This record gives sequence, C-alpha cells and structure tokens, in this order.
Amino acid sequence: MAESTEMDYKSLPKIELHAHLNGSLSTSCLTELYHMKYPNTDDPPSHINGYKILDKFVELKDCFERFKYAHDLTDTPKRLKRATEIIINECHDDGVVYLEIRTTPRATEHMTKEVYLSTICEAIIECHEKEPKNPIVKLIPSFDRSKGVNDARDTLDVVLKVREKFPGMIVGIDLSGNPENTNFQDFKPLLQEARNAGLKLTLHCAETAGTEEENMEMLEFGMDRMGHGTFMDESPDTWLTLREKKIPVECCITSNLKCATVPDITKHHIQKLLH
Ligand SMILES: CNc1ncnc2c1ncn2[C@@H]1O[C@H](COP(=O)(O)O)[C@@H](O)[C@H]1O
Repeated sequence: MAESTEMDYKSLPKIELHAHLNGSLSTSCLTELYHMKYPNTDDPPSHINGYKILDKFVELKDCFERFKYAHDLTDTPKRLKRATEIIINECHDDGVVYLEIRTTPRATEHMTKEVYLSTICEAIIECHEKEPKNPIVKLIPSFDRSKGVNDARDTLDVVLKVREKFPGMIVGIDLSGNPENTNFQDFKPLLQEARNAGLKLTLHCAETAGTEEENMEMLEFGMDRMGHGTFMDESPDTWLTLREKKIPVECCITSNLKCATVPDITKHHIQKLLH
C-alpha cells in the first residue's frame, strides 16, 4: 500500500507575528474565562462562541464590537494571565516556535496599564519556565487609534517603564484600533519617540477604502511591518511604494486556528498579495 504523503501541517514549525491578545482567545479559552468570572452560572451565552463571523461580510466597525466580550473577561490580572498562558499553550500545540503577542494596555477597575503589561510579561516568563519547549514569546504593546493620542502618550510612558523591568521582552509598538475619525498625523510624534527609543513599528494601514493620502504618509514615515494593508492597491503610487520599500505585510488570518476570524475580505487580500 502506498505510504500517505499527507503533510502534518500542525507540527511544521511556524512563526506567529500578528496575534492581538484579546483577538486570539479560542472558544474554549473564552468559556473558561467566563466561568472564572461568572462562577455558578450556566454555559456562556451564545455570543461567547469565539469570534466566529457569522455574516458573509461584516463592516470594519463590527469587528471592533466583537472585542468587547473578550475585554470583559480579561479585566483582572488573574484572568489576563490565564488568557496569556492559554494563547501560548495553544500556539505551541499548533507548532508555533516564535510568537509575538500584541495588546493594548488597558487600565480597568482591577489594574493599571502597568499591571496589565507586567502581568503578561510575568505569564510569558512563567510559561517558558514551566515548559521550555513553548514558543519564544515577545510582546508588542498597541496604541489604539480610537482612544486618542493622550491615551497613547500614557501607554508609551508605561511601555518604556515596563521594558526596563523585563529586558528583551518588548520588541515594538503596534498602531491599531478603529481608524475611523482619527488622524495618523496625531500619532507621528509618539511613534517617532518609540522608534528613537529602539522599538520597531508595525502600523495597521489602509484598513478602509479611500485613505490613499494617509497610506502614503504612513509609508513615507516608515514602518518595519504593515498590519493588513487591505486597500493598499487602490492607488498605484502607494502600492508601488509598498513594494519598493519591501515592507512585510501581516495578514491577520487568525492567530489561532481555533478562532474563526477569517472574513472574506482577508481572503481577498491574500489573493491580491500573492499575485
Ligand atoms: C481589522 N482588524 C483590526 N484592525 C485594527 N485593530 C485591530 C484589529 N483587530 C484587533 N485590533 C485591535 O486589537 C484589540 C483587541 O486586542 P487587544 O485588546 O489589543 O489585546 C482591538 O480592540 C483593536 O484595538
């Protein structure tokens, strides 16, 4: 009988470079966190069924709504730590050998932004101590555009402080969040400051149609990697500049195959990049 030539894709070593922490929680992880937060309750309501995008096509703003229930469940150091551990373990099971987790430091009723970031760093270290075969994990704090520039200012101060406590852990800054009604210009000085401090930059860009001017401004400002770049090919100039500058584009298919965050638009985007 002929030997099976089927490839074991799971065990192939992989790198995962675009994992938003609160966007990478599998359904079983969300369920566990739900029971930690709401003990003695029935199973979570059906909306905790992962990030499954049930509609054929969702608008960008709908995606951001979906993070609210993850944010509700990762609002204490204990649950945030558990969420981090689960992501790392699930990535390990998926054959990931190098993982960059990105996340927006969030102050909640139960923790400051500094505690938020430190908790994740501690979880990363503990995971490695418990299981040295776990992936190498680095952290990329995010500026959420929708929260404005003052929030990002505050975040950068915290990031630089936490970086001192956990040397080698924080490798860059991500610009993400809903770009609607925000202006890239406002974030430039802070991003430059981060760059001067030795942090790499990954910027979500061209997330919606009709932002050619801003896309070019971002390309001219420069970045080490681009998040999504979904509508980048709308103008030949920006498309060419992207290619000339050889900026790697991160396609957010899903950080974890257990989450179903693959909207049609991402598939379309991948096809464009491949051609
Ligand atoms: C089209 N896709 C996207 N575009 C832009 N930003 C996105 C995103 N998907 C996720 N985020 C950003 O990541 C946060 C959730 O993870 P963290 O709380 O940071 O761990 C979202 O609230 C959003 O700010």
